[in-house]
Amino acid sequence: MNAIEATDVHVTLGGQPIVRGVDLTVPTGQVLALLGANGSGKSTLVRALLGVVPHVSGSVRLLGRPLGRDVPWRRVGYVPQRMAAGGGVPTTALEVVVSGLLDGRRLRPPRDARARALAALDALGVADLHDRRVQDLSGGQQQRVLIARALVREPSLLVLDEPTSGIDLPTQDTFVTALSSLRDAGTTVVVILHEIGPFAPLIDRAVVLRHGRVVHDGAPPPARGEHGEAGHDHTHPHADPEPPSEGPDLTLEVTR
Ligand SMILES: Nc1ncnc2c1ncn2[C@@H]1O[C@H](COP(=O)(O)OP(=O)(O)OP(=O)(O)O)[C@@H](O)[C@H]1O
Repeated sequence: MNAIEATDVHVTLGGQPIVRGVDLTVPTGQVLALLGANGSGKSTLVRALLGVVPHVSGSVRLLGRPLGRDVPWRRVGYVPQRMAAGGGVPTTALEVVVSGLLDGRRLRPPRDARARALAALDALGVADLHDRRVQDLSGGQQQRVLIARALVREPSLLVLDEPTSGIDLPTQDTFVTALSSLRDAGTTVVVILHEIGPFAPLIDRAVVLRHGRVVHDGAPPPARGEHGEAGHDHTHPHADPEPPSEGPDLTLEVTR
C-alpha cells in the first residue's frame, strides 16, 4: 500500500498559485526528503497533503483513505515548522509530549502515557527537561520536544517540516538516530530539509520543488552538492536571495 497518493495537487494562497500540479506517491516504508529553495512551496505542499490547507484541485489519499475523516489520523504524526511549542500557556515538556497521545475521541491520556512520553523525550536526549516549561527551553530543545510529541504516537506516517532548522549538530545526530529506528520499524517518513547533510544515509528518495512544481524526483543529491550540480542550489539555505514574503513562515532561525 502507498502511504501517500497525491495526484495533480494545486494549492492557491492569497490568490497566488503556490503548488502547481504535484503528483506524489510515497510507498509505505519510504523515507522521502522534500527539498527546494525558500518559498518553493514545500510547507504548503505537506500542509495540503495533511489537509491543513485546502487544495483547489487534485486528489490526496493518506494511508489508503481519501483525505478527510476516514484517514486513520492516530497513525499520522506531523511536526510543523518551528513554532512556540507551548504558546502562552505554561506547559511542561512532558505535557506537550503526552498531548501527542490525545485525539478527538480520547479526553484522557492512556495509562502508560507518562512512561511513553518520557521514553520519547529520552530518545531525543531531553528526558531530563521533562518538567521544565517549554517556553523556558531553547529553540532547539523545544524542537526536540515537538519531535518527541510526534514520535510518541508511533505513527505509520510521519511528516516533519524542517525538523533540524536552527538546531545544533549533536541534536541533529540524536534526531538522525531516532529517525533511523523509525525507518527500521517501517515508518513512512516525509521530511522537509534544507540540507540533506547527516540524513544522507537515511534518505531513499528526494523530491525537489521549484515554484510549486516537482523539478527532481529520484536519488538524493550528494550530501554536500557541488555548486552548479543538480539539487545543490535548491537545498542550500541561503541560495535564494529573495526573502520569503508574506505568510505563516514560522522559521525564525535563531541560531543561523
Ligand atoms: N497563507 C498564505 N497566504 C499567501 N501566501 C502564502 C501563504 N502561506 C505561504 N504563502 C506563500 O507561499 C509560498 C510558498 O511558501 P512555503 O512556506 O510553502 O514555502 P517553503 O518551500 O516551505 O519555504 P521555506 O523553505 O522558506 O519554509 C511563499 O511565497 C509564501 O510566501
